[in-house]
Amino acid sequence: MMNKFLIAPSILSADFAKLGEEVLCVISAGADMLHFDVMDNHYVPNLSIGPMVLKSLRNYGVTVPVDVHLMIKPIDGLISDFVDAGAHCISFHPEATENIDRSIQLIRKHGCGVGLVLNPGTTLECLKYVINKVDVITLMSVNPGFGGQVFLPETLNKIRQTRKLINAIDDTISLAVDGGINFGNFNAVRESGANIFIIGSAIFNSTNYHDVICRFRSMLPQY
Ligand SMILES: O=C(CO)[C@H](O)[C@H](O)COP(=O)(O)O
Repeated sequence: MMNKFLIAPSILSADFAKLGEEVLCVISAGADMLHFDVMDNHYVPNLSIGPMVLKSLRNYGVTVPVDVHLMIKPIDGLISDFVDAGAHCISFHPEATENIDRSIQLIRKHGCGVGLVLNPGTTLECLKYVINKVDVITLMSVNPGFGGQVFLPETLNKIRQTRKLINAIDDTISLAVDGGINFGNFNAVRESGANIFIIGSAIFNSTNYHDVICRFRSMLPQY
């Protein structure tokens, strides 16, 4: 059976001046997990946050699962730091490592969930020999680096293809979609086969996180 539907706010769009407060607020508003965007101004043209910030959030009382989205290159040297800081899952881009399988093993060795993130221009071919070794596949529906971009509609077809691939191999693998999700495209993303919705600006740019999350949730079949 397909995995549960989960709403994962991307904290990139939160107010970093009061991040702990923002995160607790979005959790009490109904978020299932957090999406923690890590950028290095090398793999992507933006700079964000690292393991110390995740550790501070854990110390502040954040207990929900955190998917650390590494938009950095290389990745292997920071994996243990993110695990120690409290990552639940570490997701990386195949282009950001010399050896995808070794990076997967390294994350696993630390007892952490593993995710692969595919850019809009990355083909599904890279999943071929590793799909059964990951917990989550995230499809970027914008080019990584910034929140608030417009959803690329060609992603819908890629979601459908990835869902087919997952169902043929192991339907316990989650399929996440990241970038530009809003009330206008949420149903299409869900109907195409996603079960994790990574949403930044549509939540954090609103004045009432609870109302926004409830409205997204009301569009899911079991609610
Ligand atoms: O990884 C990201 C950008 O690289 C963000 O998670 C993503 O863009 C979500 O933000 P928004 O919903 O505002 O598009």
